[in-house]
Amino acid sequence: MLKLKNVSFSYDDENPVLENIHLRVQQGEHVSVIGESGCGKSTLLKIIYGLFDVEGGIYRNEEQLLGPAFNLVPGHDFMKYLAQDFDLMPPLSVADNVGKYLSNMFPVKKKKRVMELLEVVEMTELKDVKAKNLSGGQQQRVALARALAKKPEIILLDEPFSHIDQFRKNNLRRRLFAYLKKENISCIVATHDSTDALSFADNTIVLKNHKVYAEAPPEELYKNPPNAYVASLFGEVNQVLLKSIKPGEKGRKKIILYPEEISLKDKSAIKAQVKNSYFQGNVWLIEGRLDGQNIFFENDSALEKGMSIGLEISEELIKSRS
Ligand SMILES: Nc1ncnc2c1ncn2[C@@H]1O[C@H](COP(=O)(O)OP(=O)(O)OP(=O)(O)O)[C@@H](O)[C@H]1O
Repeated sequence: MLKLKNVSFSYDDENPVLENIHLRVQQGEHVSVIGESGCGKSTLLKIIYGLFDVEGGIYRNEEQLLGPAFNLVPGHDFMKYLAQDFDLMPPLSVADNVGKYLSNMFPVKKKKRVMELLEVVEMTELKDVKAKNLSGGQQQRVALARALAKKPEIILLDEPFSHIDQFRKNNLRRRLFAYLKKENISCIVATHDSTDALSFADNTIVLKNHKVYAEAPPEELYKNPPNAYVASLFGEVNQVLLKSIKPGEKGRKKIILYPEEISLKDKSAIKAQVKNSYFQGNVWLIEGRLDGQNIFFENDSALEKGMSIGLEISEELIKSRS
């Protein structure tokens, strides 16, 4: 198990980047770290890896992990950290890059391991291509395979699919995260992509203002977002005045609603006006005006600008979010 106890860090001793962070990661657990740009996601991975000295303690089970002040070579053998730059050897082939840190004592075993990993990242066909001739996305996949080569206990991934196209990304993350689960490798993933968190993580950490702002399994966080900041990390979000959707309600209380939780209903007391329709593939995102505020909801088709519409929101949802 990896534990962070009351960890704080600042790059310049003045402006805190992370404050009083507590975190527990069980062996084999997948944790997503999400939050707005600059909230400290990458820094959190770097301090876990041991690149900086911190206040507080980072532990592998009961053993405290020490930072660069105590380690000649920063980092820990049982952990791999995949940064946003890939640090491949340009003149070496894909296969040689992946096998770079594997022992040459058992060449057959080494080759088998390299091929297994190239399959996980779907790079088998490019195994003999030199790293310098790869695209950014291909380099990222090779770097992923190399990080896994000497099976780590825990892998820290910083935006691991940032250079990979949507088509390949979906397949790759299914394969990679299934592989990590099968091998019982813990992973902590810093990501901007809500799918990484929603579809694969066991636990989600939300960072804001230097602190852990929320922590829960992704489904729980999505269904019961504690506030609009957390909800907005999963996509478009409405903050609707309660009195606008609940007749008789007074005051300025707002509730959080995702666009997919609001639908059209002919005879509804909730009246809005259509402003715009945006095609999203499987649905249209409709922007409307309700009681002087913008509201987003989903519909099967585009709606005419200026049209008057009725909206439906389930009573149960209103109650649970109020
Ligand atoms: N080497 C550094 N020296 C000084 N300040 C830094 C350094 N690296 C990051 N910071 C600052 O620390 C804060 C957190 O940065 P970090 O890169 O960890 O955020 P992030 O959440 O990963 O951002 P993004 O999502 O944009 O990658 C930012 O204010 C950033 O400017």
